Amino acid sequence: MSTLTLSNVSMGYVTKRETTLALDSISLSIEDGEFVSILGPSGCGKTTLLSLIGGLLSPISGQITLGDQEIKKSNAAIGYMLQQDYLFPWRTIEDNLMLGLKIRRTYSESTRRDALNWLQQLGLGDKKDLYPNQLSGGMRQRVALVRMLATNPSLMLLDEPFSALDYQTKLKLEDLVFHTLKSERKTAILVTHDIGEAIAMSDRVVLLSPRPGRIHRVFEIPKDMANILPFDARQHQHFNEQFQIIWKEMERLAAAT
Ligand SMILES: Nc1ncnc2c1ncn2[C@@H]1O[C@H](COP(=O)(O)OP(=O)(O)OP(=O)(O)O)[C@@H](O)[C@H]1O
Repeated sequence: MSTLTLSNVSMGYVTKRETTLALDSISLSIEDGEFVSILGPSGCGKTTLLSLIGGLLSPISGQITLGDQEIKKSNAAIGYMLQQDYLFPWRTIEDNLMLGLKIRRTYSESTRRDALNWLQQLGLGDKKDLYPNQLSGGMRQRVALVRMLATNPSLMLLDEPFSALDYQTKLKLEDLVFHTLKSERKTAILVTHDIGEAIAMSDRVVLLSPRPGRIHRVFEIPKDMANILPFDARQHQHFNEQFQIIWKEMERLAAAT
């Protein structure tokens, strides 16, 4: 079991003139295999929170642990999928994937095979010799998903990975990512501005307050909605009701600031 635990985590950015408190006393526990989304107004610290969990930043106070290990620096057990795919345009898809493994120091004959298997499973087996600009945006994000899965992390950090895609591609990719992560029993944290996406993909939705981000409320998504594909969850009889609840709470938060 590798529960992710944040205990009283605060983070500030020091600039020449002042210190900006970005996150204040965040305490949260995420179980193995859980899918949690983070929602909140622009600038409330969502990306900062992911960077802390990924070990790219250190908190000014508090502690983050994955299982019994404190997260202090970037860690092979944690994978990223971002809004941009960050594929190198001069390398083929296969070379990009192999570079990803090498950068994370996980390259071996077996991880190479795994990466190519994932590429096949996600419908891109025939694209491995192409260059990124020969693929659509949705395909490139699928490659980014393969790159993340190939290092076999137990925790996946998703920072708005669908926001640059057209609506149809976004819905299809949400289903693919959800299905893949659930069947591999991965834990995932998704940062998004899209309330519908958060509801459709998650077991829980965490709403942060405006800066400095604090946990304002945590919404449990009913199991029968959380356990089905996001596209189907959007058609669920209680989806709109859930949407309204979170929407109204976000409006209340915005009005109070
Ligand atoms: N490197 C930095 N130096 C100084 N301040 C920063 C830095 N990075 C972020 N901040 C500030 O910290 C706060 C939180 O930023 P962060 O990017 O985590 O918010 P966010 O919720 O992800 O925003 P958005 O929804 O707009 O992407 C913001 O006020 C931002 O201006």
